[in-house]
Amino acid sequence: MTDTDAEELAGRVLDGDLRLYELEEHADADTAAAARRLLVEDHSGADLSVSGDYGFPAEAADANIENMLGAVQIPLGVVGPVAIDGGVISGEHYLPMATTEGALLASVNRGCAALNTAGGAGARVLKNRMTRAPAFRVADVAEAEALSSWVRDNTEALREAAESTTSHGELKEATPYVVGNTVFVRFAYDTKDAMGMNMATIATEEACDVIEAETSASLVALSGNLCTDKKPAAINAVEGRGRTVAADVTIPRETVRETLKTTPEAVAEVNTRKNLVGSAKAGSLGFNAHVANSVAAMFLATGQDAAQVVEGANAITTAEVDGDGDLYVSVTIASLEVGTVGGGTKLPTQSEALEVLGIRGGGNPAGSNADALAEAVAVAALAGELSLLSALASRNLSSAHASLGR
Ligand SMILES: CC(C)(COP(=O)([O-])OP(=O)([O-])OC[C@H]1O[C@@H](n2cnc3c(N)ncnc32)[C@H](O)[C@@H]1OP(=O)([O-])[O-])[C@@H](O)C(=O)NCCC(=O)NCCSC(=O)C[C@@](C)(O)CC(=O)[O-]
Ligand SMILES: NC(=O)C1=CN([C@@H]2O[C@H](COP(=O)(O)OP(=O)(O)OC[C@H]3O[C@@H](n4cnc5c(N)ncnc54)[C@H](OP(=O)(O)O)[C@@H]3O)[C@@H](O)[C@H]2O)C=CC1
Repeated sequence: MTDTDAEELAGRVLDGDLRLYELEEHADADTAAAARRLLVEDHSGADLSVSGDYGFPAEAADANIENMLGAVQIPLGVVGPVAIDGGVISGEHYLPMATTEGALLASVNRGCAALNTAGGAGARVLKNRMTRAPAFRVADVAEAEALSSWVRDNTEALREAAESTTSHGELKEATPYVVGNTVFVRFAYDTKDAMGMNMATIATEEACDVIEAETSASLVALSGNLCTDKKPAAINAVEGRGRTVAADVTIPRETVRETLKTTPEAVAEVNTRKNLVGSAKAGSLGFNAHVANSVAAMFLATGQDAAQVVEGANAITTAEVDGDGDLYVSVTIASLEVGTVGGGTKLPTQSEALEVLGIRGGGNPAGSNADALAEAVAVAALAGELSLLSALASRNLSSAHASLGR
């Protein structure tokens, strides 16, 4: 790349000869990004030199962004190593997390220290279903009922059509929902190691063609919002979406006192009054303290779709004092949408973070790497819940953030 090339490209955009998004057709991806920086710097007066100082070939992000001009760099750290006894992932692992929130990694790291003194955290994936729910128009409720029956009776034909588009995806269910003269069909797939939104969308379109050919229904929208992607929704909290995953631990009373500076009783009370009663009063879907923090930090580190942190916050934290006076804590995330192939996972820094967990790319068997990632995220969330609930119980949330976060 030379500056002249970038300047020449920028000039052609200013002359109206090229559109901003056409530059890669006339130069390599790094030169195109440099030209955009020149244009935006010239237009805004901003200095984009740091945004332009990125450490991977722009071409590597070709499938991830349009109009690229550089890269945002988010600090990346690790917590742990933490011992995990998962259905898929086991042993001691560093957990990569990217964030700008000071005190977050300190908190999750403290939680990991507590988990380790208890022998580690248990974790299991309970369900695996990525969904896409198109909306169909029918004449009236009689036709709506007929379409619902047709879908139930012809799941095999829908499966055949959907699975013709993918060598990995498997259609598991197609569930009709009726609202007047609109019928939604919620298609649910096992997408193996892919988060699966592209895969499920492409497969569902093929199945929709069969429905339109065989019934009187008309497709109105391939996504009818009953999926539900990237919006808070009770259906995800109840039925799950992506991976439904849980992690738990029993922390010895002594560890609660020494590492978490509180008591099992105080943590259990904070959890009940804050995470359960407070969330109920607020009408929240998230009955937890800050599961979204661990989900977001691990999503950014490992190349997940950041908008799906919305669904990752659908979590319930429980805490109780057991018969020995020790503290049992669990976190169940209903709809954690994760993958180790596709999307942002193949970007260079993100795939390095997956490598830290030993789960870069497709697993053997297919789906096992995404399951392992889900379990690792659930353990990070459990550690974060333990530490924050303890900080609230011992009244040092604001002092921690005053010393570490500003
Ligand atoms: C900050 C601590 C951990 C101090 O806690 P502490 O107990 O005073 O720390 P300590 O110095 O005694 O160390 C205990 C352990 O914590 C870890 N640790 C300790 N310091 C560090 C550090 N600098 N970097 C990495 N790890 C650290 C480390 O594991 C250490 O063990 P060691 O290795 O020394 O044997 C604690 O006060 C804490 O966790 N506070 C809670 C902070 C928190 O959870 N913030 C999350 C964000 S809050 C938010 O975004 C959401 C919110 C709050 O609005 C949601 C809601 O409504 O609830
Ligand atoms: N289209 C949409 O509506 C939406 C798209 N997105 C975006 O979709 C992307 C994620 O979609 P996703 O489908 O996960 O990824 P990709 O579109 O990148 O597709 C992943 C593909 O990888 C192949 N593959 C190879 N090995 C495996 C394996 N072990 N397990 C599973 N698949 C494997 C599959 O091919 P094959 O199918 O041929 O077997 C699969 O379709 C993200 O970029 C996200 O931002 C997000 C929300 C909505």
